[in-house]
Amino acid sequence: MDYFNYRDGMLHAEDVPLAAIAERYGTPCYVYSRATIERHWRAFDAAFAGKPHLVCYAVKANSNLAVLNILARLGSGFDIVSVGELERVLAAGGDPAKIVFSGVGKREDELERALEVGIRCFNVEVPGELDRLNRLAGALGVKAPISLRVNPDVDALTHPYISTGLRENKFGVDVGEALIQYRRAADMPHLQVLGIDCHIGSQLTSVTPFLDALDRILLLADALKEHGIGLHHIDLGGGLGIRYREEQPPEPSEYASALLQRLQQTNYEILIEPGRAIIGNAGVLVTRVEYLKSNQDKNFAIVDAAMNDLVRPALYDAWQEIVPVRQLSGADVRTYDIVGPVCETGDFLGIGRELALSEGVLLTIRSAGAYGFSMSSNYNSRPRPAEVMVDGLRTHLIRERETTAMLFRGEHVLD
Ligand SMILES: Cc1ncc(COP(=O)(O)O)c(C=O)c1O
Ligand SMILES: N[C@@H](CCCC[NH3+])C(=O)O
Repeated sequence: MDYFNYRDGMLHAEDVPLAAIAERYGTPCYVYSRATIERHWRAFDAAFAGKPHLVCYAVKANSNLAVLNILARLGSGFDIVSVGELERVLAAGGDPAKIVFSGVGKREDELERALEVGIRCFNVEVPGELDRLNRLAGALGVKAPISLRVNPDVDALTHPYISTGLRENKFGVDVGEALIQYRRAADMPHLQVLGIDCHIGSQLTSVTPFLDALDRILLLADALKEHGIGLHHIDLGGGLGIRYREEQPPEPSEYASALLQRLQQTNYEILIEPGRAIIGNAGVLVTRVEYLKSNQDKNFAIVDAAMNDLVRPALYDAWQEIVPVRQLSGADVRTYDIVGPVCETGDFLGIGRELALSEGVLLTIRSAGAYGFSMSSNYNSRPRPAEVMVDGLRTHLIRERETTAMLFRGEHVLD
């Protein structure tokens, strides 16, 4: 459930009409709802109540400081994948002791910084990362807390580009090799084995793959126990999907109760790393129709947002709902391709949408809070859009629209 609804024919974010936001901040523009973010985070937190747990928001989904700060104030943990995300979480007031660090290729400087600030756990994905961490922790005179991210070889039944838990994927340590690596880790003087981790993919719409992965992990945890390696936590990663169109993903409560049933006889603390399920439907992208044009086969609506602002349709052929900011009754409905100004045929936001449009009207692309701004780029030297947070009746500019001058900051021509 989100807080983007029509009132008197006008789409609102909480209590603010999107047309007013477009007027004030220009388009394209990302708009988020604080109440929706809080509601979604709390749904996960409540779903695991009764068991020690930590909801570690996956920062890659949306790393705006205001978003991170809202979550930090709720007591959230964070799943990061780079030193850039680490610095963002710290700048937003996140607690380093609630940060887990995933990622398949962590550099030395990234590991060092995370050791320096004292994060909760490194989710180690490569055997060589154990040796690197042990050496760096020894040099700093600390112990590095670790989990191994295990690749359980489970099919997440999602888009192949965002499926991560199959043997053929680059992520994690093969489940068959994990025991050997855990024994190596347990023998290293500057590592502390804390837990086990897995993340099998994103936009999962069924609990079955999560349960299959958990079963494999629990078997491994038992085998580790037999070898004298006790674990404190199990990190089940993120990946719970959202409704973009007709998907019917489980609610956090259903997802949690299915997992908790399997965990009844255990005392592990449970960590989860949801990204999309918290922020995906808490954000929209508002764009304006610049031109309409038609030929014998097609009607095009050329809007001021493009694939550089929201790449998911181009990259995954993802479908996101596109609706008018002002509902018009009795207008001329046609089938449009909603396209951006970028010089790529793949620069579309929606294909074959039934809409009543005229030049200058505002459209909203829904479910754009996750992997929207965070995957945006300056392709075609386009300044990235503003981001706005709505909180009840108030709006806050949480990131300014880039200016063209910002586009070449830091560049130098030859003498
Ligand atoms: C390690 C890790 N954790 C968590 C997530 C968050 O995934 P989602 O946004 O699907 O919840 C991802 C991305 O899929 C990830 O790679
Ligand atoms: N960027 C992807 C999800 C990738 C998840 C990151 N591990 C999307 O928009 O659906």
